[in-house]
Amino acid sequence: MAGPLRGRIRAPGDKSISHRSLILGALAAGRTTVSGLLEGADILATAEAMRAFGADIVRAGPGDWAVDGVGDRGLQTPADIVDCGNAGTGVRLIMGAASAYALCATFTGDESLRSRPMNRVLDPLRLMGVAAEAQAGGRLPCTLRSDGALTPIDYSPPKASAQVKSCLLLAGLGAAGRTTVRELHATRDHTETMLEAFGVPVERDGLSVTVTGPARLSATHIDVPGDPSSAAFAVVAALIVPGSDIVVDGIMLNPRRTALYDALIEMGGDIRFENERVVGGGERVANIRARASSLNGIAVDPARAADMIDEYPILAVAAAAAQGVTVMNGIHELRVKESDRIAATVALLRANGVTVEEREDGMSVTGGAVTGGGTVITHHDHRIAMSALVLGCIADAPVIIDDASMIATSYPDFLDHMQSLGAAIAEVTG
Ligand SMILES: O=C(O)C1=C[C@@H](OP(=O)(O)O)[C@@H](O)[C@H](O)C1
Ligand SMILES: C=C(OP(=O)(O)O)C(=O)O
Repeated sequence: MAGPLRGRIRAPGDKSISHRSLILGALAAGRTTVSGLLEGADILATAEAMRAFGADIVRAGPGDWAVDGVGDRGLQTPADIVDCGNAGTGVRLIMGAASAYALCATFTGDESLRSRPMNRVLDPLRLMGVAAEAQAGGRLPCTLRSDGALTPIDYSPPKASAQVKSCLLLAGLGAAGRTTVRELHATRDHTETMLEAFGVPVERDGLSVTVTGPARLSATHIDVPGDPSSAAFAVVAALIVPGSDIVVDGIMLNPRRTALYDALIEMGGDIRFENERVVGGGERVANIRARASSLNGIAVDPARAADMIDEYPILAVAAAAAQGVTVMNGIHELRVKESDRIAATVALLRANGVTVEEREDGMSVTGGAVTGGGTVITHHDHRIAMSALVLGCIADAPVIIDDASMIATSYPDFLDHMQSLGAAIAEVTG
């Protein structure tokens, strides 16, 4: 087992807000400036994509970006296939935004993204009048053709998904009239909040959200807060490695994003939110202090799943270090993320001596000794890679991952940050 984690880091900018900054900035009239942008591969792919649609996007310095949006000119047909890399958020939101204009575009992505379901956005976009041709099962590559005069819809997605909601709201900007999305459970509301910051009125009424098109966006400035999903890795590592005491600065506390922290506190985690404040853009942030704790297993409330949807792999690692059983249910959506995250998490734990039961829509982890010594297959999934490395911090023998390259999609500084805190994570060569 590694020694304690100590010190202070600043987690990268929020991935959801970074995608939206570039996409909304590209649509707006005028120059949008962004500070604290996540410079992960997912976001760089979104920047490239929005350039292909006609926006002028430049990096002025680390995290500082300027986006000259298309405004009344509108998005244009790209000269080539648009490659969104590994990013479900990127491709689904951009498909929505592009549909609001008269254009034709073909989208693709890496092997992981090409295996993910797109019908969840293509079906409602077709209802709005978009012609969409995809591969079998609604997979990428996919070509969209729009005449830019969409029909507004009132739509209830069968699954809770901020990506589907956001796609349709962005398409709705180009549909004359009211486009309403009615959610099953509340999901992250960054698109709504940011559309308002770009001057577009958004009606929010419980679980329904409406935009009225046609709508114009005006450029603004965005301060991207720290990503609670990325901070989770160092926080969990600090909770489970004896003697640890760390601070992660500037983390967004949006309640649609912080359910992992509630769950960890319920497990007995010593987590404190220090220096709470509101940053530009209206998001509340805090510095998160996490100290080594003895954790207990819990039954995680499935009603909160959407508020911690990306955090289950790292929660499962915390559960492996807890006393007793942690039950996670109602998370079937994990099967269609960058990898099948239920199967990948179960495999990563089992390969390292942890007892875990797999179910179609969840898993139960029994805490105890972590032998380690296993090689984890990451399946092009950054969160599986980072979770496995955090598990390694409490394992008797090293945990090895087959591929660390995907970590750069959401957290390029992960290794540096973890090493600066004293975690025994290292690249092996040969
Ligand atoms: O809207 C977003 O920025 C995101 C929504 C979530 O996906 P779903 O909408 O598919 O649940 C989440 O998993 C993803 O990492 C980011
Ligand atoms: C699911 C994720 O992202 P995306 O859907 O954008 O690929 C994630 O970052 O965990």
